[in-house]
Amino acid sequence: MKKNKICLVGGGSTFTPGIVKSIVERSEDLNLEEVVLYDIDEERQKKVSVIVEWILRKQLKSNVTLTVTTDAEQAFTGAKFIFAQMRVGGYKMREQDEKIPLSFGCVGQETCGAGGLAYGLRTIGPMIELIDQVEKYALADHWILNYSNPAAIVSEACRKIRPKARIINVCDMPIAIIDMIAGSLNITDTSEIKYDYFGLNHFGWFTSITYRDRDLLEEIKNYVNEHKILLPPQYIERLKENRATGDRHAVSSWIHVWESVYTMLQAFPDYLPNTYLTYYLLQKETVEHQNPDLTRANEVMNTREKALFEGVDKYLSTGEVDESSFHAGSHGDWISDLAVALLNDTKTRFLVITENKGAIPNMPYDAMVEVPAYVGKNGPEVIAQEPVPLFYQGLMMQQLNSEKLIVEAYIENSYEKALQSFSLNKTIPSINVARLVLEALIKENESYWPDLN
Ligand SMILES: NC(=O)c1ccc[n+]([C@@H]2O[C@H](COP(=O)([O-])OP(=O)(O)OC[C@H]3O[C@@H](n4cnc5c(N)ncnc54)[C@H](O)[C@@H]3O)[C@@H](O)[C@H]2O)c1
Ligand SMILES: O=P(O)(O)OC[C@H]1O[C@H](O[C@H]2[C@H](O)[C@@H](O)[C@@H](O)O[C@@H]2CO)[C@H](O)[C@@H](O)[C@@H]1O
Ligand SMILES: [Mn+2]
Repeated sequence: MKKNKICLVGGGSTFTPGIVKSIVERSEDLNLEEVVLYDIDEERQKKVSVIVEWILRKQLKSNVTLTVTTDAEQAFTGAKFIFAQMRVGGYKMREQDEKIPLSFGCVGQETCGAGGLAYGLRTIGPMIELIDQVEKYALADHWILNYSNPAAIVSEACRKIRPKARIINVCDMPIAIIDMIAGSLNITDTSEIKYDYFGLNHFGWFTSITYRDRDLLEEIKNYVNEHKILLPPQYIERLKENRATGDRHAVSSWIHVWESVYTMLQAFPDYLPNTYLTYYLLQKETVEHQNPDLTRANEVMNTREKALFEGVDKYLSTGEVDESSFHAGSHGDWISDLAVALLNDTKTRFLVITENKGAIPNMPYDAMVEVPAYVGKNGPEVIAQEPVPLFYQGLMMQQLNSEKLIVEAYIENSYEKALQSFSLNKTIPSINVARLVLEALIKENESYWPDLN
């Protein structure tokens, strides 16, 4: 059987070492021959590849070929899987996505609210270009597995502009939440945790969570009620002592969302909300909590990005690698397991972002929803759901239409649709504020956005 080539787009990403590790650990199941790193930033990718090379040769003792390139034809020719994780505009533009809305009193976030809409307008073009290049060079039965954010807007744009693209959009937040639940309830074997979920990307709810015969949804609600936060006990202890937790999720911006789960559950205890709902249901409190001079982009640059590049420098000067300098774990495992399921037709259950097609009966047929599906060689087969209660459906419709309008604004070069998208977004309090934020973002995104007339 012909062996497979897997290409990572955004090879210079801070997540590349962790994802490559997960891929190579599954070499046999993936029948793997070659890993390719592809990026538009040659220098950044070259540095990251130093750690990747170490993972392959020294850590995993693998002889899988590693190719590092900025040439699309070389990257995609003959590829079976393309894992996409591009950040269009880099952390520099993420910082603007967060700080500009915040300067007008609105939530400043990478994928939610005005910042997410701005990031969406930057990312649609490069993602469509990627699909076209992959179709030209990769195997006919390739799959693009996309992590690139904002996944909700990216997936809607791909559905509308390239409906036949062989792309599956995914998000690791639900499994990150499951990891936190497992840590809180002392469960080590997360593979036996089963869950149901409905929503849009970064906008959904767990409706059941079980482990063998245990009802984890009830257990975690009780735990959150008691501790007023959804974080494992050892993190809580360290936070009380004002010590670093050792986890990248337990810094200021993320602690706020783990605490917000308590407030959201107090109000609406039926389902466990995705942490990202904080930005829509506790928008005022989020703005009050956010530091306009130090947003998440700054935290990431000062921690994850800095640690990775310092790790590279240290390795080059001493030959030693500190594994904590790069992020590995569920993030890479999740997307690699998805590739295994597609290749081996396992029909394993995953949460995916996919066209609704009636799966949630009271959401539009063409909504891109995040729901469980069985994944085999033909892609996801979505599992039908019960109708969503009115409160949740109302929230989802508002968010969905805001996201659909920004995609239409991109396609039609429409200022009015962009303004409608911003005005409809739950994080923006009035059409006047929407206009001010939009104007400021247009200025900052001049070299990335289409002209809006
Ligand atoms: N869906 C999810 O749940 C999930 C989880 C984690 C990260 N992400 C996303 O993954 C991406 C990477 O995150 P990061 O923090 O590692 O960012 P990063 O800035 O470290 O890496 C992104 C890389 O993409 C490259 N890039 C930008 N435009 C490109 C293009 N057109 N073609 C090829 N490469 C391009 C950059 O040069 C950079 O090396 C982001 O979009 C982030 O939002 C998504
Ligand atoms: O602020 P960041 O860049 O650290 O994280 C933003 C991303 O957060 C989610 O993904 C996390 C995930 O929850 C965690 O367990 C780990 O795997 O890292 C991921 C990346 O930070 C979210 O799902 C992504 O869409 C965000 O980009
Ligand atoms: Mn996500």
